Order: sequence, then C-alpha cells, then structure tokens
Amino acid sequence: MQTSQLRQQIKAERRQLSLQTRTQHSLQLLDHAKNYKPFRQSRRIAFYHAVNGEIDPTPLLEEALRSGKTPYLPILRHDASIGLWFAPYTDKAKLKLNRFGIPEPTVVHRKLIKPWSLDMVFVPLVAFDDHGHRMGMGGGFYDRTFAFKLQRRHLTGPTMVGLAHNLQHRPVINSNPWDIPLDCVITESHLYKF
Ligand SMILES: Nc1nc2c(c(=O)[nH]1)N(C=O)[C@@H](CNc1ccc(C(=O)N[C@@H](CCC(=O)O)C(=O)O)cc1)CN2
Ligand SMILES: Nc1ncnc2c1ncn2[C@@H]1O[C@H](COP(=O)(O)OP(=O)(O)OP(=O)(O)O)[C@@H](O)[C@H]1O
Repeated sequence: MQTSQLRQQIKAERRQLSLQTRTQHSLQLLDHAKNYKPFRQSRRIAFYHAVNGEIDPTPLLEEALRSGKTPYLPILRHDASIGLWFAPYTDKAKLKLNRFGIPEPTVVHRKLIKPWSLDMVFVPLVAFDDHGHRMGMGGGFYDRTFAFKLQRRHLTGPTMVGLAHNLQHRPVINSNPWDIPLDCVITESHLYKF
C-alpha cells in the first residue's frame, strides 16, 4: 500500500477509537514507561499535545512532573525547514493554537531548549514497524529537527520514543533515507525496543 493511503487508513482507524478506549490506552502507557530505565533516568523530556485520536501522553507528563522532571512541548516556526523548537510545558490555559490547530506554548526565547539538550523525546506518529521506522503526519518536522542524530553519530542525542495505539503497528512500512529511527515505541500493550 502507498504511504499516503496507509496514512489515511490508520488516521481513520485511530479517530474511531472511543474516548473511553483512548483514555484507557494512555493510562496503560504509564505501566510500560515506568519499567523503562531511560525514562526513569531522563530529566528533560519533550511531550506533545494529542490531536486526531493520537495516544495522549498526559499520564506520562503527570508522572514526569511528580518525579521532578522538566517537560517540553514542540513549537512550529514560520520557516518549517528549520525544524521544531521546544518550550517548557505550561498549563493548558496558557497554550495557543498553531497553524494546524495544535495547542502550543507561546515563545519566550530565553526558555527555549536546543533539541540536542533533551534527554528523551516522546514522538507522535501515524504508523511504526518492526524495525523502528516511523511514519508521521508528512511534514518532516521531527526528521528535520533531529537530523543531527544521523549526521554525527557520536552525538547520540535524545532517546526517541514513539507513542502509539497498537493498531498503528505494521510489520513493515516504507522508509526514507532522512527518517530518524525510533529507539523504542510504547503502546497500550507493548514496549518495543529497536
Ligand atoms: N500532536 C502532534 N503535535 C505535533 C505533531 C504531530 O504529529 N502531532 N507534529 C509532527 O510533525 C508537528 C506538527 N506537524 C503536522 C504536520 C502536518 C499536519 C497536517 O497536515 N495537518 C492536516 C490535517 C491532518 C489530519 O486531518 O489528520 C491539516 O491541517 O490540513 C499537522 C501537523 C508538531 N506537533
Ligand atoms: N532532514 C531533512 N532535511 C530536509 N528535508 C527533510 C528532512 N527530513 C524530512 N524532510 C522532508 O520532509 C518531507 C516529509 O517527510 P516525511 O514524509 O518523512 O514526514 P513525517 O516523518 O511523516 O512527518 P512529521 O515528522 O512531521 O510527523 C519530505 O518530503 C522530505 O523532503
């Protein structure tokens, strides 16, 4: 199946999950994450604000706050070619909608963090496979932002952890040379390490 068809299909399946199922899945993420040593050891962690049926990382964010970690959220820039910025998480009331209708913090330049200073990134995705390949929304935002992980292998950068419903798993998806591999994917039922 072509990438764009698969993207549409999985997005549709994901949106059909009931709120109850989605809430349950996101609570189950926490059981797996607590057993994942890199999560316990990470201090600066990027989250995302779930949209379109994406699995909601809020239980992980609350756990991070309880353990004294510092959460961040991605910010889109006008020039998409530069990649994402990351700003400290602020409570929902202070978020404003970006051009895709996704809530994000307002930019306070001195509080922004360089992507290589993050310890862990929870990455939203549409599909993932047995090799840690990721298909996203098609904007290339995460791939561009973390491209330094491919260019300079000694600069290992943050641990990339995809979060997904298990229905987003496929044995093999098409990959591109610019794709940043995932180190791990957590779903409601599994923790896949690659
Ligand atoms: N929750 C979340 N935040 C995120 C991402 C994501 O995938 N999920 N991103 C990951 O890169 C970045 C935003 N990337 C995006 C890339 C493309 C579209 C997009 O094409 N949106 C369509 C509607 C998509 C749909 O119906 O599902 C549009 O606005 O027309 C949206 C966001 C940063 N923040
Ligand atoms: N490192 C990079 N440098 C330049 N362009 C890139 C890079 N990574 C991705 N792109 C461009 O971004 C476009 C979208 O890539 P892709 O379909 O892999 O996005 P995605 O991973 O699904 O999206 P997202 O990360 O936003 O969820 C591609 O056409 C590609 O040309």
